Amino acid sequence: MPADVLRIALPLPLPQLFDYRAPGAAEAVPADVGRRIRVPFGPRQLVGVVAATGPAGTDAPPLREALEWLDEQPLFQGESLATARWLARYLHVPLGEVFATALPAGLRRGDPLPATAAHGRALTAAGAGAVDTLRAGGRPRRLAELLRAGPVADDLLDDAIPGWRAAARGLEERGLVERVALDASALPAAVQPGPTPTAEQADVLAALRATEGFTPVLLEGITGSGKTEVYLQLIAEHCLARDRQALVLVPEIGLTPQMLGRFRARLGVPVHALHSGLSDGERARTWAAAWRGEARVVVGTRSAAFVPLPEAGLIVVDEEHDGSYKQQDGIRYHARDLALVRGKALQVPVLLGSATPSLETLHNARAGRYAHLRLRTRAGAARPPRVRVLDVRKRALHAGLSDELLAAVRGALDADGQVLVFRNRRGYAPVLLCHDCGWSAACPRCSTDERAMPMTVHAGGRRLQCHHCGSRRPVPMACPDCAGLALQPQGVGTERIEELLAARFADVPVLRIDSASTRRRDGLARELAKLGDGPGILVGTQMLAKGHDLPKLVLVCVAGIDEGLFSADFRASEKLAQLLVQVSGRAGRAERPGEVLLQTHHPEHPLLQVLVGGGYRAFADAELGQREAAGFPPFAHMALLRAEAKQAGAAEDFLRVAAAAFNQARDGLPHGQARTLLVSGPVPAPMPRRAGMHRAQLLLCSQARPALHAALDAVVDGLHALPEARRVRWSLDVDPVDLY
Ligand SMILES: Nc1ncnc2c1ncn2[C@@H]1O[C@H](COP(=O)(O)OP(=O)(O)OP(=O)(O)O)[C@@H](O)[C@H]1O
Ligand SMILES: [Zn+2]
Repeated sequence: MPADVLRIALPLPLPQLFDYRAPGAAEAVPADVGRRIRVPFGPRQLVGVVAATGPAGTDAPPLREALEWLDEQPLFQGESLATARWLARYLHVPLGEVFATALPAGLRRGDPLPATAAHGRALTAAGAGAVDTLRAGGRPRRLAELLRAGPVADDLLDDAIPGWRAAARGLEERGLVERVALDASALPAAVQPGPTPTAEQADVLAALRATEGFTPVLLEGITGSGKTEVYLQLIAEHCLARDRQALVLVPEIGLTPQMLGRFRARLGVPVHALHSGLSDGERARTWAAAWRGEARVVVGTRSAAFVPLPEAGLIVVDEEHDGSYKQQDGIRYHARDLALVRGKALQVPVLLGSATPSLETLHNARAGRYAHLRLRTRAGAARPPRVRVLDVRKRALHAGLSDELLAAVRGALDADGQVLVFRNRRGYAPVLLCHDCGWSAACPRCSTDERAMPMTVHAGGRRLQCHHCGSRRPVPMACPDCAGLALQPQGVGTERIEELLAARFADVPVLRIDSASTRRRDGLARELAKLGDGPGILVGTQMLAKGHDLPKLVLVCVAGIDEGLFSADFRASEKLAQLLVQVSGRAGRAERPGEVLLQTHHPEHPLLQVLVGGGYRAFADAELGQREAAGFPPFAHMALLRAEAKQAGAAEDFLRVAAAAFNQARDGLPHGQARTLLVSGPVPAPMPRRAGMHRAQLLLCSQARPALHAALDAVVDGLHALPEARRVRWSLDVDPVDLY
C-alpha cells in the first residue's frame, strides 16, 4: 500500500489543498496536521500548513517531496484548527490564506517559533559607572537612572519612557546597556489596588461571575461608566485566579499603551501587547508566548483575535461597535464575530463592551442570544456632559467655526480647562477650486468622466493629496484650465482649524492629532502628553473619539458633521451617532462637568434630535425599526462580490457570469429559501474608479443566512477557474460593513 501523503494549505488564492510527500521519505501521519512546512511550488518555495493526511490518488502524477518541517509540534490544534477551517468556509476563502492571516508575519514567512523568556535591559559594569556622565534630563540618562536599581522588562520601559528604544540602542552601541533575559521575578512588583466597585459595577460583576462556559454578554455602559474596571476585575477573578488566559481586543493601536499601562499596574502579571506598531519579532514572541500558555493576558488590535489560547478563560472585545474590527482587504474577517465563534469553541464568556453598541449586537441582545448588562451612570464623581446643538444657519464662520463656538472655547480656556475641537476631515481643505473658471483639482487615478474625486489640500495649502489612492502632487501655481491665479481652498479640514485656533488662542498650546502622528506605538500618548495639565486645545478627527481619558477636558466642539447626515450608505447614521456619542463622552470625565457643542446647519435633523433628546438608545431603537422595514442588516445578510480591472468593462463581464451562476444556484435552493435570495448587479462600485482601476460589484442579500451561504457554497470555488476571472482582481466580502 502506498504511503499517505500530506494535504497542504498554501497561502495562494486557490481553493484547493496541495498534495506532497513528507520530507525525508517519512510517513505522513495524522499528528502532522497543523504543522508548518516548507514546500517547493513551481520555481518558488512556500510556507504552508498541513490540513490533512491521506492516501494519494491512484492516477495522480508522482508527487513532489516537501522540503522541511518548520515546527516539531502543530501550531494549529484543536480549537485554533477548527476555527481556521470554520473561517475559511464562512468567508469562502482558501484555508491557506486563513492560516497565513492567523500567523504573525515572521511565522508566516517560516521563521522558527521564537523563544519567549521575557527580555529587558540592564546596565553593564561600564554603564553603572557612567550614569552621571550622561546629559541630565535626556532620555538616555533617564533610562540609565531607571536601570540603576536592576534590570527592567521591555514592556515596563514602554510605559515608563516613551521612545526608550532609540536611547537604549545608543547606549548599547557604547557598551553601557545590554539586553538580558529576565526571570519572572523581575516582573511588576507592586499591584495597585482598584477602586471599590460602584453598586452598578457590583451587580454587573455578580452577573458575570455566575456565567459558566460560553456566554456572550453585551456590556452596554455609557462613556466613563467604568467598563474597563469591570474587565480588570473579571480578568483577575475569571482568569488569573483560575490560571487561565484572557484576551482583550481594543480597536486602535493608539489606545493600547494607555490600556496596557493600566492593566500592568493593576494585574501584577506580564501583559502582552499585539498590534501593528510592534516589530515582527515582538509580534511573533507574543504569539509564541500565548501558544505556549505563558502569556496570561494579551491586549491587542484586530489581528490579535487569532492569538492561540490553549488555556482560555475570557475574551473581551472593547468598543465592540468599532469599524476597525473588520478587516477591509485580504481575508475580510470581523474580529468581534471571530471572538464570538472562538468563545463558543473554547467554552468561555465573551464580553462585548460599548457605550454605543452596534445594531447587530443590540439586535442579538434583544433576541435573547446575548446576555445584556448595563452601566447607566458614570463612575466616581464624573457626570455626563450637557449637549447643546448650535444652529449656525446664516452665521459667519471662521474656518468653519461660529463666533458662539469660539466664545465657548475662550470661556473654557479661561476657566483653566482643555478643549477638543472635532472635525472628521484631515488636511487643510477638502477641495481646491479656481474662482475664475470653476476648475477643481481632481485625482486623475480615481475620477471618471461622470464623477470627479477631489484632491484634498494639505500642508497649509502647498500639497494636494488623494485620500483614496494616496497620490500626491504640489498645488499648481495657476489654474491648469484658464491659467488664472484665483485658486482657492474650499471647505475646512483639521489643518485649517488648527491654523485659525493657533492664531486666535496664541496663549495656549494648540495640538492637531492625525493618523500620521499616531501610527507609531506610543505616538498618541506622546502627542497628548505635550498638552500637559494646563489649558489647551486639541484638534482632530475620529482618532480622538475613542476611549481616551483626558481628565482636564471640559468642552467638546463638533464642527462640520452635516455631510454625514445625508450619506447614501445605510450604515452612515449608525456610524455618525456612535461617533457623536463617543466624542461627546470625552468631556467631563473627572470632577469638572463637561459640555458638548454640536454645530450644524440642520438643527432639526431627526438624528440630532433623537440623540440629544433620548441618547443613543432612542436613536438605536428608531434606526433598527427603519432597517427592519427596509430589509437591511441585521434583518438581512449580505455578501458583496467586488471586482476591479485595468480595462473598462472587464469587471462587469466577470460579475455578469458570476451573477448568472448565483441565479442558477438560487433556482436549485428549496423554494422558501430561494425566494429570499436577491442577486443585484453588476453595478458600478460607489467609487467606480480608484487608483486607475475600474471597479464594479454584485450584491447578494437574503433574510436567511442558510440561503446566502448555500449559494456561495455552490458558486464561489468555481469563480477561480472562470476565463473572465483572469483579467480582474476580485474578492468576496461576507457581511460587508461598507458597500464600497
Ligand atoms: N468604582 C469606581 N470608583 C471610582 N472611580 C472609578 C470606578 N470605576 C471606574 N472609575 C474611574 O472612572 C473613569 C472611567 O472608568 P473606565 O475607564 O473604566 O470607564 P469606561 O466605561 O471603560 O470608559 P470609556 O469606555 O468611556 O473609555 C476612570 O478614571 C476610572 O478610574
Ligand atoms: Zn486617487
